Amino acid sequence: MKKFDLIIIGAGRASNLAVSAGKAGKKVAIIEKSTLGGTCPNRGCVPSKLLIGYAHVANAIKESNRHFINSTINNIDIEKIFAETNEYISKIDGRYNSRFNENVEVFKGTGFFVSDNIIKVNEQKLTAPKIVIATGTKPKKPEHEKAWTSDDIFPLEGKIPKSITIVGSGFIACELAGFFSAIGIETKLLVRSQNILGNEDDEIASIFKKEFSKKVDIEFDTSAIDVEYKNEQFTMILENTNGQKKQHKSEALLYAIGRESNTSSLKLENTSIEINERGYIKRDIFFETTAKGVYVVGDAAGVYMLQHAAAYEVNHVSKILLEECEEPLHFKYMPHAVFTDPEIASVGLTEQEAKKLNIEYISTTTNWLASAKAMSTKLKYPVTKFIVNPKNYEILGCHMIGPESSTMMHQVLAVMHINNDIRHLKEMLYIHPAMSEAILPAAVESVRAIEKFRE
Ligand SMILES: Cc1cc2nc3c(=O)[nH]c(=O)nc-3n(C[C@H](O)[C@H](O)[C@H](O)COP(=O)(O)OP(=O)(O)OC[C@H]3O[C@@H](n4cnc5c(N)ncnc54)[C@H](O)[C@@H]3O)c2cc1C
Ligand SMILES: NC(=O)c1ccc[n+]([C@@H]2O[C@H](COP(=O)([O-])OP(=O)(O)OC[C@H]3O[C@@H](n4cnc5c(N)ncnc54)[C@H](O)[C@@H]3O)[C@@H](O)[C@H]2O)c1
Repeated sequence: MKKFDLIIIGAGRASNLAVSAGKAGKKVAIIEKSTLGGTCPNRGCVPSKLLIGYAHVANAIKESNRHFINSTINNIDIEKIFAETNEYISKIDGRYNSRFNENVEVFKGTGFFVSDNIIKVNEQKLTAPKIVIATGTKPKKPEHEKAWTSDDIFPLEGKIPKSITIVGSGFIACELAGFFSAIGIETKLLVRSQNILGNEDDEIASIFKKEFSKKVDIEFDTSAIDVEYKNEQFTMILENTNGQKKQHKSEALLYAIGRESNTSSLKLENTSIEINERGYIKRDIFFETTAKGVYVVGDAAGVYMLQHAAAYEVNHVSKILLEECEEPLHFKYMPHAVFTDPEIASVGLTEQEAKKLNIEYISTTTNWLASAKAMSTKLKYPVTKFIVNPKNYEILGCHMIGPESSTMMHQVLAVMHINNDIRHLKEMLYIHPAMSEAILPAAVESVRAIEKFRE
């Protein structure tokens, strides 16, 4: 049996822990069944956002008429787009491997538990007083064996389809449908209800639905009830909630219907590690599972499913394991963005959540048109919505829709992180007329509403 100070199962965000533990002189085993780096750089955030760049340029050309510029796209070299993305992905494993020092041993294979502190990989047994599970999630299985998930397009091998049908209404479905449609691949998005990005604030989701529907062919209230794959083509029967049926064909069919726990390969039945009703590993506030010395971080814990959340957790578990930190990590506000066109960024409570919690709040929605830079985009829909506590000026939620919302949101996040009081956003100095100046009238309106409430 090989002995280590630390065993890590899953080399996604937890690779960072292997790097820092190795640097701290710990003997580390890191086990990975696929490519090092995990979902984010290989088949998640990074390649999907590289694609968004192409969509952005294509959309700008298509919409140039808004600025009285008449232009057409002559050609989009789709082969090159995917070749470049695939090339980026092909270098990830080596890049991550080169970050580990001589104290880190990489085991390529599926790791599983023999007992609480013994792991088996490739017929070898390993043990350590500390074990970190960071095995992420996997896409929910498509309803047809020939259909893709996002994993099948990163890298995209073989023929690039001329048409694609995407099933789902969450982050992945919307980001990918936006990309495929923008670069000229005939795209249809199937949404089984009237809700798209249904976890966003209702007001923001409704603006999104209206604007996104102008760019992507979306069938709401519709499901593919019968799917056949023949002659390199899918033939589907689409049925809507009124019972109306029609035939639809496309070369590719991609399901983006959520992700699920990846724990089945871990053989947790050999341990005292417990899972919750959703199949994710249970943990305490220090990320320790029900087995002493075994920790779980990132998507494997099933809480946020975001790379920045996983990275934040890995950074903290590294403090717990390497620096004897005794503080738990409190996420009061976990932001996210949806990198579609229109782009959405969000942090904290949505208005529907605030209502459900029955808490006292004030909500204001302000457009961006006071900023000349925002005005120059000639887009009318961008807004910032603040949900605040009228008693103490705390920002409970902020939601934006508009270009670079994800960047704009960081200004709000900084205030929430340091001293959460919306008055800071009203009183701070803004560069005129930067896009982020659009936050000033939104903050002024929110503070005014609070003061009126307190009169
Ligand atoms: C298409 C897509 C786009 C995304 N875009 C964004 C985005 O824009 N922003 C954002 O914040 N998040 C995004 N995400 C989510 C983000 O990728 C994940 O939240 C993040 O990668 C989680 O990191 P992790 O380390 O917890 O898990 P992962 O990165 O999934 O790493 C887990 C690793 O464990 C390995 N593994 C699993 N079981 C075993 C085993 N038994 N033995 C050995 N190895 C094992 C897996 O092969 C994998 O490499 C996206 C995800 C997808 C799919
Ligand atoms: N920008 C980002 O931060 C980003 C981008 C992509 C993915 N992610 C992460 O990856 C996770 C997974 O993304 P996702 O989009 O697959 O999941 P999701 O959970 O966000 O959305 C899945 C959607 O599919 C719908 N759905 C489920 N079953 C269906 C069915 N049988 N037919 C039709 N629709 C069905 C659901 O109603 C839901 O709206 C997200 O939770 C997110 O955290 C983040």
